Amino acid sequence: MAELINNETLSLVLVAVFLILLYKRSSSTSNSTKNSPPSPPKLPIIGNLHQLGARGTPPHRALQALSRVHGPLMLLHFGSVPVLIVSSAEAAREIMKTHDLAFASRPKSTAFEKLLYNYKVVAIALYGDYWRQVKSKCVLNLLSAKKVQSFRGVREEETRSMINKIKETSRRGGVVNVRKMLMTLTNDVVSRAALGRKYYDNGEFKELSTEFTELAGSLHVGDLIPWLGWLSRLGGLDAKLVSLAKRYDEFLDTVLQEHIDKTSDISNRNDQGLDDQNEDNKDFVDVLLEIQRENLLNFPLDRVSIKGVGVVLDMFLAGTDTTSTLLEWAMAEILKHPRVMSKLQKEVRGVIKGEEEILTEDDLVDMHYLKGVIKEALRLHPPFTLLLPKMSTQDVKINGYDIKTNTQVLVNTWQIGRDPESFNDKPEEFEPERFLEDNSGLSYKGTDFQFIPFGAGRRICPGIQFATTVNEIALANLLHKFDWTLVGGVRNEDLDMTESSGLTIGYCKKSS
Ligand code: HEM
Repeated sequence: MAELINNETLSLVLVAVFLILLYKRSSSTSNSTKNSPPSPPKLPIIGNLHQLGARGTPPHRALQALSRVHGPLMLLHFGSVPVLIVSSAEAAREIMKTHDLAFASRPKSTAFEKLLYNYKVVAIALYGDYWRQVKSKCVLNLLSAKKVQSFRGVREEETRSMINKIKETSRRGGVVNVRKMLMTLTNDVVSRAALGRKYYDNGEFKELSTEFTELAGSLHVGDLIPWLGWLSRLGGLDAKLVSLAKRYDEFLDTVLQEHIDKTSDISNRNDQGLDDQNEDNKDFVDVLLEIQRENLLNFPLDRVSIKGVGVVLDMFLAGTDTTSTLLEWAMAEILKHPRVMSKLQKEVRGVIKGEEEILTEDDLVDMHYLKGVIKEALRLHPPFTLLLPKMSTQDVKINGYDIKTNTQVLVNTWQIGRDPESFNDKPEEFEPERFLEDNSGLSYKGTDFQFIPFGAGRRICPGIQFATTVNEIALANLLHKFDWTLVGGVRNEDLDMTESSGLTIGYCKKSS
């Protein structure tokens, strides 16, 4: 018995000594740079991960609480990875303007590496020649004002189709699930622009996208604590990533092959003088195949890059969830604020249309309140609350603090958009008027650091115009055609606006 106690005691002592040593080691690492930004105390091995959303608090809210204690530039550790948290407009300007080049890269992630063609996708590509060239092609050829304009017919058709489906549900006395309806709209618009036709209704595609979103967001322990990487292999995450990447790639190969066949068919017909493919009918994959044929980059644009840039990126990462999430938030705020609903309806219903007609993009040009509603929704509910993570590629000094190479950076744009210093007229309130009055000069261009829902600097979102056009036409028509109410006896003022709550919103048909 005495021997047993001795052994147990000895084990406990050894574990305690091990933890103390780890703690000392990790504390000393954090102090190894004299002028590091302030840091909350961290735990051995996991660093500050435990402070990132205990009891269901989303990370941007947990980080806001920490920044109130430690300031607008604070250094956390996710496992062993140093992460700089940026929580004010001034600090964001330092990162994305003054030192933009030093922070223009992205951190590596095992899930993205395996699922997104080894960083070939623009949004996660490491800073360098590949990213520079492909992004500039995206900006000039896929998402330019002219190209976005060429998809006007697609936007109007898909909006009409959404409105007709709602009318149909209305006739049957049903309830509309706003989230599903907006997801379908944005998927169909982006799918037609990127791939030339709708794929979302195809069961396989839907299944792949759901699995993709789940796995892309999964935590690969080895990214944060390298010596525990084997846990993801043991838990089967690595195998799931590889299998999904393979199935996804097969699907995209079929899409690509369809385009290659279509192109050779068209060039055969051209040779016979039969027809030509109209510039405006070209989807993203067509344009990328053209760039490949004409060798317009300093390196060969291979099949993998076309699949990555033209398809995966625009479809899932950047274009669909962001746009539908924003529209869903806008609808929720409109429902919560009947004053805003009737003011917006007054504006959009100023344009008289027949029962079967929808508002077109020409009708929206002077709808300033509509634009204010969308900006206000983006201020309070930016779909990427922490932007996309950045990575420093050199040592930098910011506000007297030393930031080391390979530090990740998260910019809390959600918190910055609610700063009373910038939006002193009740920053937590949904007041679209602020964008017509005091804050009327704020644009999406990333030059006003108090309002950066699309990011700023070299990594700014190139899809701003694409997203804005979809947001405007969808919202204008939803409010033009229908009066909306909540189902289940929920009162407007009681609508729960905490993130990640589901929204099933009922409506009643416009009484005209
Ligand atoms: C409301 C809708 C959208 C929002 C709020 C949004 C927001 C953002 C944000 C915050 C970033 C990261 C910026 C940074 O790191 O500083 C980003 C990147 C990006 N977005 Fe968007 N986005 C939207 C829609 C779209 C659409 C429709 C497309 C294309 C069809 C698109 C394409 C991209 C691309 C390619 C990047 C990566 C840029 C890079 O890493 O260089 N986005 N977006």
